[in-house]
Amino acid sequence: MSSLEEPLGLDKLSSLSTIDLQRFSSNACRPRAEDMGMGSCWIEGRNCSSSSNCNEDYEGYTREAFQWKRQTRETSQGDSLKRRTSSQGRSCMVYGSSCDSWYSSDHQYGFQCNNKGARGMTNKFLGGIPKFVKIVEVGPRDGLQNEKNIVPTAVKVELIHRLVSCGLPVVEATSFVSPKWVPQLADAKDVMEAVRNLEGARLPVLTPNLKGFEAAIAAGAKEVAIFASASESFSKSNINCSIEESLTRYRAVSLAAKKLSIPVRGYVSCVVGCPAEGAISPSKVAYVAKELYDMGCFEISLGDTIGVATPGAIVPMLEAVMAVVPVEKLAVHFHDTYGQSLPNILLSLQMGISTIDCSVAGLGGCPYAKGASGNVATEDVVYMLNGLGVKTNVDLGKLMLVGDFISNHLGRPSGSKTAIALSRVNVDASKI
Ligand SMILES: CC(C)(COP(=O)([O-])OP(=O)([O-])OC[C@H]1O[C@@H](n2cnc3c(N)ncnc32)[C@H](O)[C@@H]1OP(=O)([O-])[O-])[C@@H](O)C(=O)NCCC(=O)NCCSC(=O)C[C@@](C)(O)CC(=O)[O-]
Repeated sequence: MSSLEEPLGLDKLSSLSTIDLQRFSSNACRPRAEDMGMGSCWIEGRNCSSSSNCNEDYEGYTREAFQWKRQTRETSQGDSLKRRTSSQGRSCMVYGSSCDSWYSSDHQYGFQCNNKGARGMTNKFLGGIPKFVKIVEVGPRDGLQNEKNIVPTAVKVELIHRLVSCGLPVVEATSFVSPKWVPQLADAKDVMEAVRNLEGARLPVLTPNLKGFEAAIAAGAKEVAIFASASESFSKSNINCSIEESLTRYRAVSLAAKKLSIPVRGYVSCVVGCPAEGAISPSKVAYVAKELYDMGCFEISLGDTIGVATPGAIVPMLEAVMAVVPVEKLAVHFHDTYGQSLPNILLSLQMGISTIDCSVAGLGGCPYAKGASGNVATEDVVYMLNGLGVKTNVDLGKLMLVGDFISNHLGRPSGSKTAIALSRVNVDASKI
């Protein structure tokens, strides 16, 4: 099941007025405006298995959408949902005829606008963002490395299984770091051994040195990540060595990985600010990113470790890094301390980044970055990307259930605003 309707009982709702529920489904497809000969109008919401299938019969869908508009307005509140859903078949939504909001089958809310200027603005601001975004789920590693109470191995393993079943292409599983430094992940070997044959996603692990790399490979890891910092102070507090020393260690890890054909991802921490040093200059970030790239990292994730970045700081940092590392090799990794992650992600997408790190239920934080909050919640990122018509292949309904699973285990509410809002919708639905 790929839609939210079943798990959340959204099919029972008749009184929603503001939420575009179809967007929750990762299967919503959106033909390109130019293919449709409609200027920048587009149709959203028809389910299809591949993008090529989305190119059929636009005219028919357009007509159908308008019929729906008339139908739903004529329907009275009481038994409206039954009538709406009974004649669904295809659900679609047309943007671009008159400025008005409306409701279609599949509980979908939309907005239409005939204003040429507004359509031009949409293209201007959103036209350049990638059509597909790779989500790198870091919950089991970054999410759990800072938990006060150590999470049992079986729960971690279950979490990874559930995350993979949501369609996430990469799930960072654990870290082979010193158990004295990060006792929360002291069971890395057991976790990795339990998931090593899991199919459907890549399961990288953090390795701070050759010792960690060798242990990771012995436990079955097929991909590793190394993590340097753009801040000298943070490097010392996090991995007990200078930036240059860390790069020397990582060259050894990269070389060993190359011999075994193991892909290596690189992280740069503190790309905007450091808890000890304050602002970090973009040139330092670019330097470390380029070093990691040159030693063979296939992707460089730029981490706002303490979550202080705003879009104003992200632009010069990304510009500096993009001058030395190709944009398609970059990922962004935001912690949500100041609630800036989504605007930062949107801006990163506009600048051409198409890989985003995030953590289910907004879990996370670094033990060596006091005050830093969790990563941006995966649910919130997927919700935003669905709304932008960007494909991720992640099933938001299933993801929310995974968020419930781990939040219940940790005994606290989810850090995802999307998850909280949608569970309220669910509670309201049960009162209808
Ligand atoms: C890097 C070290 C290991 C250096 O730690 P150290 O103490 O300097 O290392 P050492 O070489 O002197 O060894 C000390 C002890 O650690 C052992 N040791 C040494 N290496 C390992 C290993 N790989 N696995 C297991 N044990 C290890 C080693 O065998 C020895 O054991 P002893 O002889 O005392 O019994 C340590 O500082 C460490 O583990 N740090 C952990 C850092 C960490 O995990 N931080 C959080 C992740 S980074 C992050 O969150 C940022 C990121 C990536 O998410 C991006 C962002 O948010 O911006």
